[in-house]
Amino acid sequence: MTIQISIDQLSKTFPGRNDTAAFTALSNISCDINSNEFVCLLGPSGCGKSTLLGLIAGHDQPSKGQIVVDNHTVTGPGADRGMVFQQYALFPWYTVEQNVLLGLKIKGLSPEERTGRAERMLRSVNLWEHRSKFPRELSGGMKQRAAIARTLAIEPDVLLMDEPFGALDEQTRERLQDELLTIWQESRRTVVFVTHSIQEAVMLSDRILLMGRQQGRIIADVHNTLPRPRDRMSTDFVAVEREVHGYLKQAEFTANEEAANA
Ligand SMILES: Nc1ncnc2c1ncn2[C@@H]1O[C@H](COP(=O)(O)OP(=O)(O)OP(=O)(O)O)[C@@H](O)[C@H]1O
Repeated sequence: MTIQISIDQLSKTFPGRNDTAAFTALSNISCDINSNEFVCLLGPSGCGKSTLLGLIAGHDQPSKGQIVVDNHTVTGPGADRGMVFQQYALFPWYTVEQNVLLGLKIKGLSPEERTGRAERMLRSVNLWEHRSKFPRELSGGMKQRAAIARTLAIEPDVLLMDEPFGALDEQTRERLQDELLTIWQESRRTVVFVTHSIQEAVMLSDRILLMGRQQGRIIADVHNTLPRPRDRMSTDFVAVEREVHGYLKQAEFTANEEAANA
């Protein structure tokens, strides 16, 4: 197994404004993520998941420590890391196909390579027949599939996903989870996926990094060895959900105790 992302004693403190104190969103986090691993960052709102993902993406700089991707310290965004956000981030004045082609143009591919790759990606997310539509003509799920196709088309080594299915209804969400798993199994790239949902994390991940509300720490590193394809209703699946739920409850209890004793 090759280490693809190495997070080393990482802290992030946001400076206070006016009369508010500085806020530590991440505190001394260290962990390694292997090549081809599907890792979910799971935890309650405000625990620092998006902050950590943004630092891996290079959208912001750590206050302490460093992140190394493929032996290079992250100092800013790069084509080796592709990001998919909760809000679809498509250009509204371009069609679905043009949105996908745009990223490829920036990558410097020939026109034939671009159209061929865009078609492959749009077919893989079942949007080929909708390629001439504009984002306003798409449902939420279709927009997110288009955003995923656009990011995957540039073939990043690492796919970073910040609650990409958070705004979708449950059925669409489950369908897109299944589609994402199919794409991941075909292309086998490293995925770091932020979610609030225990079920989503158990469905998708090889590994769940659980984050606690207190001081942005990783409170548990759960290796999810459920065989694939997974059945959300199976006894084994529910048992892993329960285990993860237990860790989160325990962390909340400890945080409350610490707050009461402070
Ligand atoms: N630019 C910023 N300036 C100040 N504080 C920030 C900034 N970005 C994030 N924070 C704070 O850092 C903490 C972690 O935020 P973050 O968005 O990483 O949490 P999260 O776990 O992704 O939450 P959610 O699940 O609600 O999206 C929050 O308390 C937030 O207010």
